Amino acid sequence: MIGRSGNVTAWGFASVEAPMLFETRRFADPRGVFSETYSRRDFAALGLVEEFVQDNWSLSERIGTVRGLHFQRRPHAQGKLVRVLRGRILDVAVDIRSSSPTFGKHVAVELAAGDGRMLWVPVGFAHGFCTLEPNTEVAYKVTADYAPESDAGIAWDDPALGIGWPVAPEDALVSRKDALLPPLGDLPAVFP
Ligand SMILES: Cc1cn([C@H]2C[C@H](O)[C@@H](COP(=O)(O)OP(=O)(O)O[C@H]3O[C@@H](C)C(=O)[C@@H](O)[C@H]3O)O2)c(=O)[nH]c1=O
Repeated sequence: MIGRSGNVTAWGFASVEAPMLFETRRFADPRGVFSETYSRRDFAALGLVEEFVQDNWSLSERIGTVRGLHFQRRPHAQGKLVRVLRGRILDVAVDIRSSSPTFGKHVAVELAAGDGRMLWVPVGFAHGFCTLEPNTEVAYKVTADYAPESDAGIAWDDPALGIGWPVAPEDALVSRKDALLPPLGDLPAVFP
């Protein structure tokens, strides 16, 4: 999948626990395409020894739907491996490790159905996305069980984050829960 002939992009984040963009190898033939979407062996070869315990799927009907920016507190903190099954998103990961030199910095990448791209969002990052097409389906693997008592987040449109969202705040479709999330500056240190 990756490492053998797929591509990996890492950004200049502090520590090895950095977001990474994987571009998987695709095998096309007259029937269509084959691609491995997860390989424990290939991840391990990149130093990512993670156990995924839950797979999630969401459908967002409207363009400009924003989900996030979410994370779970310890001991239920989750790493996430995100890809798109239908449609297209701008996927975002924000460094919320309070002692990190890249605290508050983010990566934003477009992921589209069939493009073979996956974003790895490690523990210590808040995650969210905005849909760029109607009826967008997102699938992601996570490394810890869902724990509503550890569920938390920061405001997606916090100007201090400087995220170039493709939708204006007044046009975005967000959940009531997400509309009430605090800006990063009001968040007590979660990941020291
Ligand atoms: C995240 C999650 C939600 N739920 C339930 C709770 C709620 O009733 C319903 C919808 O939950 P939410 O509004 O939190 O769904 P959503 O806003 O799509 O939350 C997701 O957003 C993206 C950006 C992430 O990174 C995910 O980790 C997750 O936080 O689904 C589960 O049963 N298991 C889960 O793992």
